[in-house]
Amino acid sequence: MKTAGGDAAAKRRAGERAAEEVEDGTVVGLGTGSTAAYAIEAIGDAVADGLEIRAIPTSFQSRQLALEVGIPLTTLDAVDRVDLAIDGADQVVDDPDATAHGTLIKGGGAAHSREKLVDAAADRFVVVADPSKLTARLDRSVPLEVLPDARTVAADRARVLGGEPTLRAAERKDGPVVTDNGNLVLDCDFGAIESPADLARDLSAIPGVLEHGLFVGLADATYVGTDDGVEIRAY
Ligand SMILES: O=C(CO)[C@H](O)[C@H](O)COP(=O)(O)O
Repeated sequence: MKTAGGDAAAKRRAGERAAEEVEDGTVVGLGTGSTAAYAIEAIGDAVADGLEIRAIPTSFQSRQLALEVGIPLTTLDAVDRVDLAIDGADQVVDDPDATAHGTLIKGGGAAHSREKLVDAAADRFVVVADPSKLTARLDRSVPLEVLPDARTVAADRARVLGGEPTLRAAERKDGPVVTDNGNLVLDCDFGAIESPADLARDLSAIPGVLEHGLFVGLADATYVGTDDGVEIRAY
């Protein structure tokens, strides 16, 4: 698994607490990343103890882990509904007075397109995070999953919107990261993002962008692992 920064103990608390929300007979979306992995492992333990669920993974990584821990899998087109999705985030706006409260940047693992598909389909979407992910204003790079042919034109369009795009490079392979869907990732630095909703709309309009990592109005709650427990932010 990709190693990630942040507080591992806090991530584990958040993931395990969210896994307690999974009820018998439900369909669950399984997010990607180190925090979501703690939830998947805890759900696997519950399945071993008799919990009956079906799950929809959001990436190769979460599918692999779910198989390892014995969670029965299904697909989005084979179910009537997704009851709950549990997923991590790279940044979460944590300011009850801001309209962007609960808005996310995701895609640190280049899985944001399938994550958005599953998270948005869920009746309830719970974000799991350690405190380092909370921010008053989003200011991390926004990942764009782009068709390989669209790399240059999409980068140009992102620049027009005020972004500085960088093609995400692979770490143990020469060349770029290739997503689970066979595409490339442009990490676009917009500085502090004034209006995530406006930027999300503009990024969605770029031809060749499969999906961007701004999740606006999708999360129902964030479970934040702390030194000694879990704080829940509901939206
Ligand atoms: O969006 C994601 C993957 O595309 C992850 O959920 C996000 O990068 C958080 O990862 P971690 O829990 O390892 O910090």
